[in-house]
Amino acid sequence: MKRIVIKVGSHVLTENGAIAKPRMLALVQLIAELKTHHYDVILVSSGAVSAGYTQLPLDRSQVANKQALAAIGQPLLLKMYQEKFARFNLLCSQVLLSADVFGEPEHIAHAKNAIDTLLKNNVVPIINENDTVSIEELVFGDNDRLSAHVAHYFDASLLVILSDIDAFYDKDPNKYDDAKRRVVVNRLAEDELNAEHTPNNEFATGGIVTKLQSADFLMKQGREMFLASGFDLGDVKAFLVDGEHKGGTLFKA
Ligand SMILES: Nc1ncnc2c1ncn2[C@@H]1O[C@H](COP(=O)(O)OP(=O)(O)O)[C@@H](O)[C@H]1O
Ligand SMILES: N[C@@H](CCC(=O)OP(=O)(O)O)C(=O)O
Repeated sequence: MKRIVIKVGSHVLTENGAIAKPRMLALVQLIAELKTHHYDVILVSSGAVSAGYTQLPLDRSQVANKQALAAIGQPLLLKMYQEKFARFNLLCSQVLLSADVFGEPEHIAHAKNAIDTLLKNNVVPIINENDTVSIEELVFGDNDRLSAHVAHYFDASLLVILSDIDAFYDKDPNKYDDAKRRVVVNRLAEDELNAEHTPNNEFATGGIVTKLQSADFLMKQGREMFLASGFDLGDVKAFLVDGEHKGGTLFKA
């Protein structure tokens, strides 16, 4: 079995202020299919804050409100995932992590044991940041870097980031029509890793920079990252199931 991590961002999971159920179903269907192709999949899913906001529109600029929204939204998000995975006779599970876990070898070992046991029993782990306990100084905030840590510390060879953008370009394709797709990236320059954050959606926090930082971290650990569209799963499916690199960007040192 090849262990991979798939990360899906808030924008992909949100449509007109609600959780985009057809997109969630397409993702769950892909994971079910990957499991028949000898992949063990860990899912890192954002969307707790946006799911909470569908029930109670608190001001998201306040940290405490965001934490409250995550507390409201996370069980709703998991309920939706449970319903969808059940259609494919799969169990899923919730693992909430915070940045400080990755600073404590003992905590990492415990979390890895739990993840290993879930995967051994054919259960899909669904990870999110534990937003209500994550204090400001020790918070990932975006799930891009969290998923890179998950891939590294829980021993996945590949992280797949499903984004609102279908690849990494030489400049922001939402601003420049002549932006060109980077097909394979072997290394990233300092200025690319320190650029301004540019999320493309009110619920997203990372932007392209946190994705590049994740790719850089993983490449330095000898692991790979694939960035592809979460709106249309054709490219990621071709890459993982058929071994064809049609769209998307592969980060590989
Ligand atoms: N060079 C680039 N290549 C691709 N996307 C870029 C680039 N520069 C800026 N971006 C922006 O980053 C956005 C992706 O980040 P974000 O909105 O946080 O996604 P997600 O919610 O999927 O995590 C794109 O929609 C795009 O507008
Ligand atoms: N933990 C947060 C994720 C925050 C977030 O916006 O992440 P992302 O869309 O990956 O930039 C949530 O579930 O809402």
